[in-house]
Amino acid sequence: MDSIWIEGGKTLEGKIPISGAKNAALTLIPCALLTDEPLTLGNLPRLADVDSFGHLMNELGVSTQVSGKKAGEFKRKITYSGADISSTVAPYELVRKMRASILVLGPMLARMGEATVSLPGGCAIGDRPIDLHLKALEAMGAEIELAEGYVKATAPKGKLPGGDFEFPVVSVGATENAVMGAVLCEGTTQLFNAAREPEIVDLCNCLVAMGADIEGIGSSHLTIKGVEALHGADYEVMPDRIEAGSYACAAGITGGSIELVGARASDMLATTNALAAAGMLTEFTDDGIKVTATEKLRPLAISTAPYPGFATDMQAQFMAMMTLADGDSYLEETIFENRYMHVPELRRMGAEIETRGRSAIVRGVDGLTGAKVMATDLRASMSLVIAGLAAKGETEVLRVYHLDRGYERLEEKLAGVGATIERRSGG
Ligand SMILES: CC(=O)N[C@H]1[C@@H](OP(=O)(O)OP(=O)(O)OC[C@H]2O[C@@H](n3ccc(=O)[nH]c3=O)[C@H](O)[C@@H]2O)O[C@H](CO)[C@@H](O)[C@@H]1O
Ligand SMILES: C=C(OP(=O)(O)O)C(=O)O
Repeated sequence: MDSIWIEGGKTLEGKIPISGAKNAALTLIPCALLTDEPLTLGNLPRLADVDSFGHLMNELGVSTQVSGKKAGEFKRKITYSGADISSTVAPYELVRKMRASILVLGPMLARMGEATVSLPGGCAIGDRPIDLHLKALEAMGAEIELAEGYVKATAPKGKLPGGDFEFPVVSVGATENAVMGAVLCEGTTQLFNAAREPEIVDLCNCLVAMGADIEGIGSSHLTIKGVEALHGADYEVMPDRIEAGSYACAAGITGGSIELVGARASDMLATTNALAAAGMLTEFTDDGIKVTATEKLRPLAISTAPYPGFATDMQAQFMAMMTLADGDSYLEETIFENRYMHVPELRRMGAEIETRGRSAIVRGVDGLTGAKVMATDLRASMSLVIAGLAAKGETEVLRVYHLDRGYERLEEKLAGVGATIERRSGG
């Protein structure tokens, strides 16, 4: 199995191109199920999850055609054509590889009147139930059955009537499924306490480009008037705010300066505010965002929250950066119950971190030392890369498949700003 090998201690300087957002791509791709015309998505990142979603779409009868940039270049354009849906079943073998597969439920139900999707199960960061996805679709008139590890949703009269739903907790995925389920309803759906992450704005904008009628985009109250049919569209995936934030932490921990080319500052103000609070200079340039470490990092107090709060997907990377801050930082993880899996590995590199339930205290130390480490999820793995970039000596991050889900050509991007990093093939 491959690993990422790093010789730490280099100050990172230069420019990193920011890829299309994984979490936007994973909700835009299933939009192709909503129309018999082709949906072309540009700025798609080359990631394992995007490929896995393509395989799932193929399984359902959606054809995929890749065009645009050649191998070795960034950005990819793929046309998804769902003229002939041949199956409404998303099998366990594909869903277990990628939790976001559940996002075919809403659009398939809306277009085909039925959908059977394997229940995704828990994962390293928490239990991650899908009850709210199901409740929102039920409120729109779906009938839901659970059997043998699958959820089967049907629209009794072929089409969903539509209806109102208030989310008791903010859920990105459940909001996405509900929005995609609502766009072809016979009537109007109102979603209250909807998630308003930039990826949901991207989803709504793409659906509007396909002919959907959605009001309140960007707010927590969405009103969706069902339309008869959607048409095809050409749509560009938004830049990845989590990838950009991760490389900003790499600049911070190495005392460097990186311009995040293509990053959109308005999507990630909680991150740039936290970087500024840590003493980093953050400049909004014509090309993106430039982050520069100007002094020893200052400690932070951060609590994760739904957007526009501080993203849970940035918690592990900031924790890694704070291991070298000038004092004690306080972190609180409010979204997922088990998202400190990187802590024992960071400790093995010399970090001083205490956790109690959902809280963590990171006591800044003078230096980290390289080690062989592995993590059980994507952002935890990235936190180990960030620590490894500043650690004395060699770090080897195992289980690279987690990083390949979410970071396009990680080693190439980091080497481009001066890191000594390479992918090594293992046995
Ligand atoms: C592919 C994708 O976009 N993944 C993101 C998405 O995951 P995902 O959509 O799975 O996360 P949610 O926003 O749904 O989860 C938020 C919270 O709601 C709870 N919940 C969720 C659904 C449900 O039916 N019932 C329920 O109780 C979850 O357990 C969690 O505590 O948003 C998360 C929160 O920003 C991010 O960390 C993930 O990177
Ligand atoms: C948790 C994440 O992704 P997923 O929901 O796909 O597991 C993430 O991107 O950090």
